[in-house]
Amino acid sequence: MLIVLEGIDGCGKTTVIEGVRKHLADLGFDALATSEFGHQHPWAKRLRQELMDNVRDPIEQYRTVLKARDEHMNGVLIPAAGLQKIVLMDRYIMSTMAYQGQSEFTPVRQIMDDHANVFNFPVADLTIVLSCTVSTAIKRQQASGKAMDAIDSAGREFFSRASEIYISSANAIARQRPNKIRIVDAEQPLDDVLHEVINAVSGLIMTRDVA
Ligand SMILES: Nc1ncnc2c1ncn2[C@@H]1O[C@H](COP(=O)(O)OP(=O)(O)O)[C@@H](O)[C@H]1O
Ligand SMILES: Cc1cn([C@H]2C[C@H](O)[C@@H](COP(=O)(O)OP(=O)(O)O)O2)c(=O)[nH]c1=O
Repeated sequence: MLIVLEGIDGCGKTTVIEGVRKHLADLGFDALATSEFGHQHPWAKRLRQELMDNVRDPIEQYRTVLKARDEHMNGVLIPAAGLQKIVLMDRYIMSTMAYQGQSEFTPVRQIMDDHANVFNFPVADLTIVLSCTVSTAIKRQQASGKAMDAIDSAGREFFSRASEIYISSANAIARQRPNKIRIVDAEQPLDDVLHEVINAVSGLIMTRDVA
């Protein structure tokens, strides 16, 4: 089962995923937390660097994301699906739409069409978008001492537009397949955000056969 957390840098994805993973562990589920550029994967360091090197070449950036997506699908998602694991994934296709989709060379519509009709990546069972303002995301990153390379180099405008893409695409999915998407107000205190996310995840798990 594939559950994806989305949202701009600093909205709380990594923290929430860890909270959900612990909650599920207490219930006896061995969920896997992962991401396509995650430090635990042997290919990720090179591809993260490639993503940064190509910051001014959107077509190459998109190619790099697709390479990471392919490695991750074959190395992580397919084996986990074979074991009927719950996978908690930090970012997926909606991040590509929100970030790479801002370029006129790889517009959101093209990214959506490619993923629907050309590539064969697994479809998430549930995508949860953590929604907060860019100011909140910046404050949280500053408070955590986390490097803000992305926001520093791309600028606030980029992240405001990314937020808009997240919300408009989530609303579009909600109109067609409401049980595949949740928007959670990530301005709330962490416990409240976690509570909402855990409720959404639990609702899904009850309907499936998972390990
Ligand atoms: N709802 C929240 N309220 C306050 N602080 C939060 C909340 N969610 C996350 N944080 C804090 O914000 C910082 C960034 O969170 P993180 O999970 O690393 O974000 P992301 O993975 O989306 O970049 C961390 O220090 C985290 O503890
Ligand atoms: C999945 C994905 C990530 N990215 C970017 C967002 C992040 O800047 C970077 C790595 O993601 P992530 O691992 O979430 O960032 P962090 O370094 O904060 O842990 O990759 C894209 O630009 N497009 C994508 O499709």
